[in-house]
Amino acid sequence: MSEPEVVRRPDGGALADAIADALVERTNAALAERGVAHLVLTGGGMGIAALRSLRLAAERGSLDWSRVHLWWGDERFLPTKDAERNETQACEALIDHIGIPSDHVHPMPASDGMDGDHVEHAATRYKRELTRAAHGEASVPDFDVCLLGVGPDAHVASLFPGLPEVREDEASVAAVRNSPKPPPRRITLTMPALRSAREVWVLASGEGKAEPVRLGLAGGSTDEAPVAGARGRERTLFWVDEAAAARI
Ligand SMILES: O=C(O)[C@H](O)[C@@H](O)[C@H](O)[C@H](O)COP(=O)(O)O
Repeated sequence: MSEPEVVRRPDGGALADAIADALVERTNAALAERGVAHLVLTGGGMGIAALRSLRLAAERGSLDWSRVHLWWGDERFLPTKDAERNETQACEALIDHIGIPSDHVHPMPASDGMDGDHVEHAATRYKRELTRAAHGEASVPDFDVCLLGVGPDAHVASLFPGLPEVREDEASVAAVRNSPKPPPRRITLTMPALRSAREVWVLASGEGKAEPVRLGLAGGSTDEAPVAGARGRERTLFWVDEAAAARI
């Protein structure tokens, strides 16, 4: 696993723009090398701000969306098009405005989908979708970049300190029933799935993220600070504004 590198920008707006430009560059490189790119999106303030910036950055960088696949690191288990779903916010910020094939957008199931209100069944469905897109014995596709927001409690995706899903070390997807961050029910990639990505980018803006950023860089107990386990196979970047960098 790669040791984390820090990329600093003055404020949230500059940070979102820098993340977007780097994501276009990384995605174009993946397309040149392998003809396809798999990106994992995240929710939260900086996660969605980066997608808003990505819309224009992709135009500037002539990104060919027709060979890109979009996945999610986690999702709030709510009805389709609910304003609080990460997918809804990603569509408003980016996906509804780009020419990406609809079968290249892989949202996690909604609570009114084919599995109804069964979050475990929905998690299993996503696990199967990931495996179908994987190569060989892998259980998930070859993710190029996994974006992760980080919570004030140092959670990433919907892996929260002390909850059992953080310790899941085999399955690629888990159902969460008691998230401390509303809503309580979520679907999340597990640590092994997140860490299978070539690159993991942690996005942190604001003084409330200074301590989780310090914990993430220190690399301590993943159970106590899941962000400490946010590492990519080839590269790990912590994208921070000056407020979130205050304890580095
Ligand atoms: O569904 C979610 O809530 C997100 O995926 C979550 O992991 C988020 O990225 C962090 O909680 C940071 O969110 P903020 O940037 O809004 O603090």
